Amino acid sequence: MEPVAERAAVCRAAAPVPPQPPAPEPATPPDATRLTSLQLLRAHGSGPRGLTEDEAARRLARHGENALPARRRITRRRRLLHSLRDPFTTVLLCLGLLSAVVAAWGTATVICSLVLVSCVLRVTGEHRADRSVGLLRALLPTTATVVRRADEEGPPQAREIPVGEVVPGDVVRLGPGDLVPADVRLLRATGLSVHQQALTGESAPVAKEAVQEPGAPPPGPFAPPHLCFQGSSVAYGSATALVTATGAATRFAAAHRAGDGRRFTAFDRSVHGISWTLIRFMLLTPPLVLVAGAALHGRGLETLPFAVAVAVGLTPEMLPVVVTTALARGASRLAREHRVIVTRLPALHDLGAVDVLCLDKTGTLTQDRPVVTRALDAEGQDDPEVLRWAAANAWWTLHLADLPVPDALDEAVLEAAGEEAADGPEGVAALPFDPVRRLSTAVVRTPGRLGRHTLVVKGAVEQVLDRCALDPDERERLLGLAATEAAAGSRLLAVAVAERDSRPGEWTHADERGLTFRGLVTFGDALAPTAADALGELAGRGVGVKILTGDHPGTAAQVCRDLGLDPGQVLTADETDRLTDAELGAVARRTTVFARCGPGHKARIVTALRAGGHTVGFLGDGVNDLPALHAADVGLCPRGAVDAVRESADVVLAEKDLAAVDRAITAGRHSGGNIGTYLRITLSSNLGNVFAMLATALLLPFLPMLPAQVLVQNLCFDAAQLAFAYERPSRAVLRRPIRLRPRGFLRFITGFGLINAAADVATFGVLALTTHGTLASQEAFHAGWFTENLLTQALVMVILRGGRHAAEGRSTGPVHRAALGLAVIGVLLPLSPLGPLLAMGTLPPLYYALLATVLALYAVVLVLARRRHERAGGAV
Ligand SMILES: Nc1ncnc2c1ncn2[C@@H]1O[C@H](COP(=O)(O)OP(=O)(O)OP(=O)(O)O)[C@@H](O)[C@H]1O
Repeated sequence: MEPVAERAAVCRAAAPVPPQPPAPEPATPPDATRLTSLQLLRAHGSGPRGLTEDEAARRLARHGENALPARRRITRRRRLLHSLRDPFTTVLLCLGLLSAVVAAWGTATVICSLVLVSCVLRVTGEHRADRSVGLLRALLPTTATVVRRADEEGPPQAREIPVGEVVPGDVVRLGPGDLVPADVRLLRATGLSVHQQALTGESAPVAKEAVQEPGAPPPGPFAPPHLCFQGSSVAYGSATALVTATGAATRFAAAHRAGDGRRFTAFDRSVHGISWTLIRFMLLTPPLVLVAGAALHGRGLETLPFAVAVAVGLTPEMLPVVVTTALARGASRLAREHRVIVTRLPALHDLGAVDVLCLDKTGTLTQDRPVVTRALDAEGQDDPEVLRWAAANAWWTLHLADLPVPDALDEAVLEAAGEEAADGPEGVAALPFDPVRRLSTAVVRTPGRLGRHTLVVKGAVEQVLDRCALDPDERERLLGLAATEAAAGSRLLAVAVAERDSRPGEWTHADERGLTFRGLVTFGDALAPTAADALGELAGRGVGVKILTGDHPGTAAQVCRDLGLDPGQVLTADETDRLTDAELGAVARRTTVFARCGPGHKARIVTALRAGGHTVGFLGDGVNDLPALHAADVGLCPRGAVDAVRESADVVLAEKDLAAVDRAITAGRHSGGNIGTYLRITLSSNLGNVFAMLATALLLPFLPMLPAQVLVQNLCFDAAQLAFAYERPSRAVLRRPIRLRPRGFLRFITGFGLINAAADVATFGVLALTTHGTLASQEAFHAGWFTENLLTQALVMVILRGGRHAAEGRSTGPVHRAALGLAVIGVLLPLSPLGPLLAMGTLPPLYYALLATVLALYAVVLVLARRRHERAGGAV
């Protein structure tokens, strides 16, 4: 790759451009939409030869760093405001306010403290997690190619610099897959299309062109065809452009604030579903308690603090903290142990939920080091001339279209052609490779024929044949020849030529017709060494793999067979085009290989799979993978992917290695499993307590627990639950995708909540037996119930932690230790000096003996219910 890339750089740097004296920078930004290119260059104190390094340094000091949208930091204040907008926090604050209105100052203070502690823990946790994601992202520097000069007299040199150092007035070069580093005005462009999805929501690439003297701009801030904006990326083509605005001055920064563009992920979907059901419960609880208290015991508003405390008892206040901690720990372990970088924390949870993984073929299943194996003519006979035409196309599309580096197939062609590539006919125009058209075209001077030009077209067989003058039988024969070569697993390029009169105007796609088919170049690409094992591992973990490739169906199917993956019936993109979205969803579910996919097809297939209820991961590295990467629940790419892909990916792997994907999925299940277990255990015991408190509030002539006691108990629960963020889940959890399905989840918490409530009610019986209805006995009752609540909670944590397979893991983990702590507090707090302060009395020894029996029974029922739940296929 090196020599060709270098030659290309030299070729660009040596382009003769008249010197331009720099003008001072303007005080107000010049109008990039209306000024002519020359006026705009002058207004920015720049020229086509770019800025000098000194001037660029001065401008950097003046304008500051050019931070990319995804890398802009969220301030602590913003984060705090965001955490206050969390639905649980809002409900808690409302309950606190309600308590303050009825002058229940104790309850109000405890609620506010709870909110404060959870917000502070959350903000600190998120800030720390974000900082470490930021540090990890810094390992993935994004660069831009700028044209600068060492001094006024020096020649312009194209060089890569970190995107953050780009300044207004810089001249930048753009190629496929590049991020548009700032807001720019195009000075020159060849076949340029950009993805503007982050700016406009439009998923199809938008064509852009250089306009020297623009007229009235079309409506919409991102519509002018001669302007490109930070936040977009190059889909195809190339350009040279002038930077008009950087950092906070870009249109994207003006239109969006950092963090606003977050996707609604699988994780958000499940947590939102559960949260809103709980919130409904919480809002229902206080009026229920009040009405029941009034109807049965003639109580008035004095019951309100208790009612509020019961509602608070339902809240998983530590949810955001447990989520952030579990995810941050998982992400840092992945980075440390496997050099996998998670750039958006919730993506780790989504990774654990992935049940379909879509992959491209090249570089994932194969090594992406294609080597030319043959060049054959239309009869299937070896013909070196075909390779020479392919090399002329590769050489001139690379040089005339300002492409920074050749793609792997072009590189292999140039490698095989050797010196002949540079010594071939002189090029006059080029239309670079476009993954949608799957073609590239170069126009060269016809050797030995003055005034004649030859169009050299190479690309996918079907696309090239469509542009050849052929009768249908001959076309079928040639397709058959290509299919035979592809069936051996070879990648293919078809080559066709046409001679035309030379002419001054531009060459366009419309010229690619009436061609003469010259032959095929075939390539071998060795299988990736870890792919076969990793495919087996993924299948064993319940992840269905789908191959979405732009390649020939025969090539893709053979590669799958070589790796032991049954390709089944291969579906081509043309066939998917004839299906409705619903039909595609059904077909996609049972199809393994999709061939001849363009960027839009890949995205459509991913979307159809998601609409069918799957959580979809997509692994890709090319600019043609970008729309699919956006469409997936989790986008993965290797570190060597083009900048635009790397900037959008949620997970960046050290290598494009399926084994690394498998490890990342395991880490996702680890974190997701802990979050799920936390939610199931916390909510089932909280719900159980609420059921029991409601029932006893109706039965007893006094409150079963005082508000302060409920809140202290809640605090103890919350502290113990933090252990789930640090737990190592059982191996069973890692064997299948982790998904919190709201319906199954609610069934779990209601079922286990009722068992918990039954244990509570049994304890009331014990308490009624051992205490005798006096005020002292009320205090004993409170103490007894407090002890029982904490002990049942500890039991639930241990028994439901990892289900039947927990025994495979360690017997004493953080959850066991936290449960032990909870049990000790449950027994000792009422007996300590804090007991009387919280209005808890002493209990007779008989109570403890009977409580032990209730707890033993509770444990047996829990184990039986857990087994039943597991047999029914539920997660624990
Ligand atoms: N530089 C090129 N010039 C002309 N045609 C090309 C070039 N590169 C690829 N093609 C053609 O386009 C087809 C699709 O290639 P492309 O690289 O877009 O596939 P892809 O989706 O990236 O493949 P994969 O999924 O295997 O990574 C190839 O089969 C080939 O025929």
